[in-house]
Amino acid sequence: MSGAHLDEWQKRSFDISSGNCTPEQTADAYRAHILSIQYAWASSQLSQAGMASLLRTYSERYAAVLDSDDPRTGLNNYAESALHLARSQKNYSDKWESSLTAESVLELPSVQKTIQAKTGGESFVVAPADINITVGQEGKGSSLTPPFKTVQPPQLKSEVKIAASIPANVSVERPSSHEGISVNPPSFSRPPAQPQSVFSRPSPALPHVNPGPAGVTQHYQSSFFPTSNTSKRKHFYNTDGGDVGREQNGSQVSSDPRAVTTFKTAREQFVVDQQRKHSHQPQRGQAPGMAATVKKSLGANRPRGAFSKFVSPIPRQEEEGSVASRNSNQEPQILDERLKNFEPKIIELIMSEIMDHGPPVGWDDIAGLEFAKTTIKEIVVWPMLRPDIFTGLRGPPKGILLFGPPGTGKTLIGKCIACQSGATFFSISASSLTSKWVGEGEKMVRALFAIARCHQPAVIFIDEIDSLLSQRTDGEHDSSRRIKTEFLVQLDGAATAAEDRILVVGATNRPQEIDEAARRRLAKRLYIPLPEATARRQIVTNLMAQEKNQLGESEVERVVTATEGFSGADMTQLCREAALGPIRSIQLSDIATITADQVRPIIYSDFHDALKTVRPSVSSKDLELYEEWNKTFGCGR
Ligand SMILES: Nc1ncnc2c1ncn2[C@@H]1O[C@H](COP(=O)(O)OP(=O)(O)OP(=O)(O)O)[C@@H](O)[C@H]1O
Ligand SMILES: [Mg+2]
Repeated sequence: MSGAHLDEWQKRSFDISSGNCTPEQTADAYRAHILSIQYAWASSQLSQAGMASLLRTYSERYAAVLDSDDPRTGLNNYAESALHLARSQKNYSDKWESSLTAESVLELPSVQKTIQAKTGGESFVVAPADINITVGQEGKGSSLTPPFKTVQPPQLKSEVKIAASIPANVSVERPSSHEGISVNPPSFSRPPAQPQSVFSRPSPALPHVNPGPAGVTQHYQSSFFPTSNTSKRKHFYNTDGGDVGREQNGSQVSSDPRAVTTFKTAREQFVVDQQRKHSHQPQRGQAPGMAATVKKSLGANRPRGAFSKFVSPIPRQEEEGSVASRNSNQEPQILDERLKNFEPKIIELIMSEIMDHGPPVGWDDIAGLEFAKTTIKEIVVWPMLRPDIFTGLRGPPKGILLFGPPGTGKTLIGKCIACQSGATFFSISASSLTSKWVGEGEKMVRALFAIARCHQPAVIFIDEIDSLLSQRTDGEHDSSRRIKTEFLVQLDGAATAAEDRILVVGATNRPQEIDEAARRRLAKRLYIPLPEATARRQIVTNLMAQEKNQLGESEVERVVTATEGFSGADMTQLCREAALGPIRSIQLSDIATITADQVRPIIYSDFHDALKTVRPSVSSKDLELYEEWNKTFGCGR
């Protein structure tokens, strides 16, 4: 090779080996090497064998650069692109960000040319500054607008055409969840003489979007894909989508977008199918006529954002049949017409949290309290069994108040009603209304009664009702006052609608604090007293039956006599304490190894010891207050 050629060869070799070259530069260098070799051989500066050897070496290296998939060292990543296109997946070029801005896009020669051509020399009625074009950032103006990323100059012509023909506050969306331009011309002033568009000559290739009501954000599907991804650049139309070029009132517009429908990828077809499937379901915040447009089309896997947890009280049409059949033998669920005005969230909360699903309690689990049990059976169970007999004057009261000292079984009775009445049981505590749903308490109360009416016969059990319906005072918080009032209204409503079979059962250990209006509505006020000797005996026998014990009848009797003034809860506590006696007698060293069988039975001395620590929780003074209140307001004998 000549000296000049050698110099050049060396320089190229150095460049290649430095690692600073791009794949294109490396390929060029190798191509130049090959030419040099051929030149040297042709000018007899190289032997045939030398040329062949060098040519093989550099041809291989050149081919390696051409064939490599690695974007840093090779040129063959278009093969990957092709694969990605075939699969309609994102590829590296999707990360490309446009440097276009709202200002610069209008300055593009192609854009200017289009504007000139379309206006036919007329001045552009929309000032460039009045058009808000969002490029390369999250879509604005709608929380549902997808993130827009990529803009390819060749498509901008089309985009700007659409932009100018779209009414105020309309954001343009496209079915791809990744690419697009959002165009919001908020101060777009439409000349009265030209109601359609600043571009008065409609292009046959363009969907023509008529304006919706001013100020209403609508989502139109663009027919263009301004993207670097060529598969996505194809014209994309919604095949059933009159919505693309349809006015909000459903009237067709002049140009038919389907006229230019072309090839669709499988993904695009899938999206179209999805749209068609849900096209009769208007999206929230979307006009009815817009049903098949955007949201569903933005990729099947897109989260639904703020409304993803929204549970519609109205079933989807395709599900309606199955839901209806599921509910036909159950309650009417939330499909009931009467519930349509309530927020689905509240209905859901009541259904899941207020409807009680506790362990079963039988009437025999409640010791003593025979009068209360009989009365409740009379009021709750029998009317449920024979509603035809319990009518008119025999109609059951709509409200019961269980009052008495703490731990006497009021809550237990509530649970028993839940299990035994066969009615739908709603258990609510005042705290759940006042704390959990702050500010929504009265709505909750209203919804609760409405749901109960749909689920008749129903029992609404309100534990600690005093905190909900205590005397109304001037200083109390407004929201709790509203809840109280709503409750009284609803209680009265339940009482006046004779055919409604809703029973409200309230329980309290502070009956004197209950508002007199509420007291009147809870017509049957039952005193739940401390357990008498027989009831205490029953509690001890019931509890001891579940444990290994050696208590004789006389010993049980001694326990019963010693527990005068104990509440049911105190009795339970005493038995628990006594049951620990056998464990306490085990040596500490044995506790790890002893088997359950080796634990000795409970004996009287365990009760004797337990009685030293367990004391009655109700004082005789408190008891007097209950007795007195019972005499004044109670319905017992
Ligand atoms: N009559 C009873 N028969 C059997 N067990 C009882 C009886 N009364 C109370 N108990 C026991 O005491 C526990 C507490 O009873 P419960 O919660 O019903 O009391 P309460 O009257 O609701 O008290 P409070 O007014 O403090 O809410 C029950 O779980 C049960 O174990
Ligand atoms: Mg209770």
